[in-house]
Amino acid sequence: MKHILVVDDREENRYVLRVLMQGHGFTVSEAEHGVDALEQARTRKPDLAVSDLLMPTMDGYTLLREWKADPVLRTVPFIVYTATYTGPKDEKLARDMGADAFIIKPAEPEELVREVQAVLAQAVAGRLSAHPPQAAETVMLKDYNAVLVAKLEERTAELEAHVAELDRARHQILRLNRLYRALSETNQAIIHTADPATLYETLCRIAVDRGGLAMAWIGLLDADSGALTPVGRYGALPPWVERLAPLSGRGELRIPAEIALGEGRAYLCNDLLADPALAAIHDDLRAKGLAAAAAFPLVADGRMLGSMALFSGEKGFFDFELTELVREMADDVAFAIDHFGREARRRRAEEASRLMGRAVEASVNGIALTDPQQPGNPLVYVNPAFERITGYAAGEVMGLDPCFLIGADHDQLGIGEIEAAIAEGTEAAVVLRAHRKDGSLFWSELSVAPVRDADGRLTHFVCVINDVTERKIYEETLERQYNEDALTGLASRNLLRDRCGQGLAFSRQRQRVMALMMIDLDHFKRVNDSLGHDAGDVLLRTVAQRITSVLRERDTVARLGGDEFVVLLADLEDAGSVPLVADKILRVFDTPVKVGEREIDVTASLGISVYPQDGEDYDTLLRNAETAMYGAKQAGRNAFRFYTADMNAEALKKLELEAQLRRALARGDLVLHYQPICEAAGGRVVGVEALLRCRDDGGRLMPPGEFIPLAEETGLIMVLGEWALLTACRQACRWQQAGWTLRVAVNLSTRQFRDAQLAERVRQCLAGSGLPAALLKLEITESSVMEDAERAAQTLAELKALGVAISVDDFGTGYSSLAYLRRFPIDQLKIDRSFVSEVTHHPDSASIVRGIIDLAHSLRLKTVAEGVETEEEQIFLREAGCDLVQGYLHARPMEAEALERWLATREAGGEDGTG
Ligand SMILES: Nc1nc2c(ncn2[C@@H]2O[C@@H]3COP(=O)(O)O[C@H]4[C@@H](O)[C@H](n5cnc6c(=O)[nH]c(N)nc65)O[C@@H]4COP(=O)(O)O[C@H]3[C@H]2O)c(=O)[nH]1
Repeated sequence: MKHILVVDDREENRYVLRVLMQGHGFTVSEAEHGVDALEQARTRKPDLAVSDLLMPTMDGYTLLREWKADPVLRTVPFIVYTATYTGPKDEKLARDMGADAFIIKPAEPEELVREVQAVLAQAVAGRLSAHPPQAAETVMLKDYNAVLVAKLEERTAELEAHVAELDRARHQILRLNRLYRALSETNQAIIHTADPATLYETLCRIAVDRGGLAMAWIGLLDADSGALTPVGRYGALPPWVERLAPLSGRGELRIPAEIALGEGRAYLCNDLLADPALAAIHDDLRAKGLAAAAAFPLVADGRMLGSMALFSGEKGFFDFELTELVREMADDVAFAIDHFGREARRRRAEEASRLMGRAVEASVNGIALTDPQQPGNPLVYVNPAFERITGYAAGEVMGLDPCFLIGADHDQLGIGEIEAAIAEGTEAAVVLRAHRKDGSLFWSELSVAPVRDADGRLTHFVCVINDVTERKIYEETLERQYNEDALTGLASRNLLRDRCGQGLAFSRQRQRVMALMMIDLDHFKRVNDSLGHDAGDVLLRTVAQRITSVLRERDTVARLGGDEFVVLLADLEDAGSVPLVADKILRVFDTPVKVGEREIDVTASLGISVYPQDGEDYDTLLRNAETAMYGAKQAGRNAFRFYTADMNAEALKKLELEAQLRRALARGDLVLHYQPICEAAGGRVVGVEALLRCRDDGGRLMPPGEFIPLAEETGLIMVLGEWALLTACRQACRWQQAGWTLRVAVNLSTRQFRDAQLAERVRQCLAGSGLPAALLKLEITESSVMEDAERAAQTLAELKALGVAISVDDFGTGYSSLAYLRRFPIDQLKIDRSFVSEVTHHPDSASIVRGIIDLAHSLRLKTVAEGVETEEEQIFLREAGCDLVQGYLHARPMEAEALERWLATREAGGEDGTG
């Protein structure tokens, strides 16, 4: 049995070879190195040596050299089996030194066995070289040394690398230890620090001081703005840590913390200067010596709270284990932040509940809690305001059903609503009459709302009461103001409209009749103007009382403003009784109204419209009642009229005429015609009368009789009259300048004559036109003058003072008080055309005309006869002593230019062209 010596410093290698060789029928002995091998071989010579090369004490090359130099052993074959020296040079050296085979580890077992058997076979056959070639001895030694040196260097490098590895490992352990300590201190700090700001700073300090990091900072995310706000920082802080908030939240992610937050996962970089994503902060990182970083989003319950970033001055600092540790640290920090959030929320909730309690105590509203689980839903809490409002102390009302405040006053609208809310556990708000402890009534605005526990179970009702008595009084006042006419206490326009609406609905349903009466006081304005507003008010109040007194309770009497009253008679069977009521109303004016010391005669005009025939709605009925009222006025006042469709047509016509007048006024389509006034004896033209014409839309000249009465009624006459006055003055002035001295007579309407500013307006016209006052004559009708003689005297005096002449027009048609006539500063009486046209064939008229002329002369007044159409009339007038005449006999009224031509012709043909 062949014996093999296996030489290898590694036991496992020896074991593998031994098992293999024994398995193939060899005996095996083992040596750990060359010295051991030589010793064993010299003691017991083996048949073959299989040796490693790299071994302690004596390596394989040395062993080989000794082996082949040994006279006994040199014939024993030697196989080199190496894992270290495997290059061709190594093999060549081994073979030069006498190795019989060179096998590289690990070889396939069969190959190894085959090689062993081959070498043994060659040895048996004596084909192995017994000696190494001597000539190559020195070269071989040189090569051997070179291989050894190379191996040594390699080995040294390996060892150095190994040492460095060990060093790194030690360093790593140091870092890990530090970070473990930091983590433990972090947890301690989290447990023991109550103030979040201090904690965040402490955590950063621990990470840097204990964890061996260069910088650490924590930023919290503002949920609203999305900005990252630094709350803790420590170490070599770059400027962007503090500038962060405004930079963050939007746009590019420029720093590790933002990247971690933005991407929702850890950011890890062991060479920050190599990360192009951080290019913007590379300078800062370099300046602060920050080389590696780990940043983590701080997350709790899936909510992103902020970010924590840790920086190291060492590149490659964050290996797997360290990263896991700092991640744990970040988790702890997130926990702490979340905890603080919860704690803050808990404290806020506590504070809110405390505040709520204080607010309830301090509320100006009365607040009470009731317990619906107990029978009667008794009061279990009332606040001080409740005590103040009701006058009851808390102790007196605890346990009572809050209904005690209502007392016996159960018949109130809101009570049902409150009871329903309590029964159903819902909310309600009503205004109720309630009673204080002293029995006094107050209006309580009461709102009731259910209070439920976390499980939705009804536990209490909260009742808020508010004393709204003052507001209620104010509302009532407002309502009264809305519904009531302040002066008379009658219904207002609003209330009338409401009542009429109700009346109409009722009448429609039950086929009943309804009447609306409009009452307008005749000449009320004069009372107001002459006696003052106070007197006017007394008059209106008295009239209101009198009308109300003759009507039934359910009729509505309203004042629409001014002197307009409206009576609403609702629910009538038919219109048969309406005239009776109208008459009753007119009769209340039979007795004069006493205003102070004076007794004033008042009359009224009353217009009636009836539902359904005169209108189906309030506005139509009111309009038609008004039309009927105007009808009554025109019919001579102090009367009533039912509305008729004709009235409406009349009213429409008037409206159209009024519109036309206004249009003509705007267009400048007013014209003055002038009619000469001549001396009765001799026919000399001494003046003209200005007579107004208006061109209608079709270009026709309307005579004043068509539009003056309406202009008078609507007040338009003021404008027309003023225009006529100024135009006539200007024209007379031009004639004067042209050599015709003509006194121009201008008509003044009743309304103009009543105007307190009349004298001033006349003065302005004279001044504006440059006409001497002596060339202006104002014609005022007899009825205007006598309407209010006192006032007339004053107005006439003012006009006279200006230097104008005054003529009383239409004289003889009305009733003139001679006493007044004597006192009035007038210049002439104008004898109305109706008498003149009859003088030649009506003895009465002739007598009247003579009488007027005599009267005038006795008062030193001149007379003018108008409407003189015939020579006979003129002769009569001349003989009767009439001073001036005017009529178609001389000329019709004509435009200014025509008059000028007329004058020129007349001058050319002699003064008295008419004879
Ligand atoms: N049948 C007949 N009629 C004659 C004769 N001579 C003159 N008349 C007419 O008699 C009216 C005289 O004017 P009045 O009495 O002041 O009556 C005037 C006057 O009261 C009023 N009126 C005219 N212009 C104005 C004005 O500017 N202001 C005001 N307030 N009223 C004016 O209109 C009334 C009617 O004026 P007119 O239609 O121009 O009618 C004029 C005139 O054309 C005649 O021989 N025979």
